[in-house]
Amino acid sequence: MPDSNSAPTPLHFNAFVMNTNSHIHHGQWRREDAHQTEFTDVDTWVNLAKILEAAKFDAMFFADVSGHYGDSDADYSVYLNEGLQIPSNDPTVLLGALAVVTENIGLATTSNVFQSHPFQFARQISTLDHISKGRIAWNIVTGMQDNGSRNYGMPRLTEHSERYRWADEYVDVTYKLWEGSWDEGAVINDRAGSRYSDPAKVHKIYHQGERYSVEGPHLPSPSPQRTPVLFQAGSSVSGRDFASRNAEAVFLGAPNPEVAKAQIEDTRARAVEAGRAPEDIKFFQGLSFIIGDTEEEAQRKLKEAEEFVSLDGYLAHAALVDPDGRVYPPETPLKDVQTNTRRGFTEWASKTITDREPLVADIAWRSNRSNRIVGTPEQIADQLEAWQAAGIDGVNVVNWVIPGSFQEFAEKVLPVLRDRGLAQREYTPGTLRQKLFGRDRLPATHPGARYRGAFAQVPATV
Ligand SMILES: Cc1cc2nc3c(=O)[nH]c(=O)nc-3n(C[C@H](O)[C@H](O)[C@H](O)COP(=O)(O)O)c2cc1C
Repeated sequence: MPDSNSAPTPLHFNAFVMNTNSHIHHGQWRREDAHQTEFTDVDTWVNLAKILEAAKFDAMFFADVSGHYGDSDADYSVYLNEGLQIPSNDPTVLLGALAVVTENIGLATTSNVFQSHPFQFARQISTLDHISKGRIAWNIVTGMQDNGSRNYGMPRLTEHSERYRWADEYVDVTYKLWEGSWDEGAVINDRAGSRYSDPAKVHKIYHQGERYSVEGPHLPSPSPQRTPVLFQAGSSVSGRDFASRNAEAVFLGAPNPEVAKAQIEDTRARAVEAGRAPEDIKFFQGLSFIIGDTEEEAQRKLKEAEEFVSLDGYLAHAALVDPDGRVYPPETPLKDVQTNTRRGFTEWASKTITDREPLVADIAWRSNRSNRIVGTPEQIADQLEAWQAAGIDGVNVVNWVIPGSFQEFAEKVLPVLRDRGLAQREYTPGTLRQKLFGRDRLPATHPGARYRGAFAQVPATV
């Protein structure tokens, strides 16, 4: 949190991506310079990782889903036509490849608490943290789609507060495995003494909870960070409460700096109540950029990008589809739409559009325009200063095309930000947590830290 008398604090920058064709800005994949169409080719990601690392981005942040959007029983062809998050490949697997072609950039994956057993997930993350030498982050999500839940044997998406209770137990199991199962110095690698690990320092965790029973010990030895850097993106009261206790970084999709400020202040106040320090959580706002050397050029590029907008894509992503799963025609009056997601849209439209009937198309354009900054690098830097003044610590840069959106941001905006002291010039050596917080491990005030030494009374010889 900068104060007016001190030198500016550099913002952090993550590249927000997904291992799919159409992630956020739907329709742009049809542009000639769009290489997200080649997302199944690992070279697309290797090439992007190298561009981002050369530009000193803090992390590559992969979103993910567990199923398709919309009603599970309805037609889902719109998602296939749009390439909208289906087909999509597993980001966690991809991080293994990216870890070996990079040295500094953080690698964040999204994993839903119902998509894998916490014992297996904790092992995968520890393995990746070893491979990457401590650069892994986990975006903890609880699921958004009925179809995703059905893919894992449930009839529908679990009820909201129950999803967060589930997440509470899930992270608890992983903290026990990452933080408590292996003491420091447990690996001795003593060739002469013929002892690889010290049995007195490796413990079973005997977790018994509502959903999981995990004996342990954790199979991997401690990785450089032990627990990966923890991201979370919920904005509801339960979401903020979960974040205030567990997250080290929160991903915001706030519509403007004022809303971001309120959300940041609320989450930080909750964190303090939970015994943590306000600066233990960093806030990243999602923003996309249209950059021109002049305002005219920026406006021209905006027009070009808008020509490729798929209204169907934005509407399908927002679940503005009829009961059969078909996207409403854009000129449909919003009042004629029947969907359980309509209420929020109607409220927004009645406040924003007062001179005519709000249409379904207005919602698609709202999604396209929200969190979008159009201008010269200097104008963009001015706006980022305003976001920083609202309390954000970093930006998740949302792309239009891969790798062009990131390349342009690196070439045009980052130099201006560096001149203003608002972007880092070099990486801090070490793990991702070291780079972001100046420490390799969770701080003592984090709930995961309470498991350090907690199982010491459980030696291997039981
Ligand atoms: C900016 C942003 C990015 C998100 N990315 C993902 C994602 O990649 N995968 C996912 O399953 N959920 C994602 N979510 C959904 C959240 O994890 C959460 O389920 C959703 O915001 C509803 O939670 P809430 O009711 O606490 O606000 C994202 C949410 C936001 C705001």
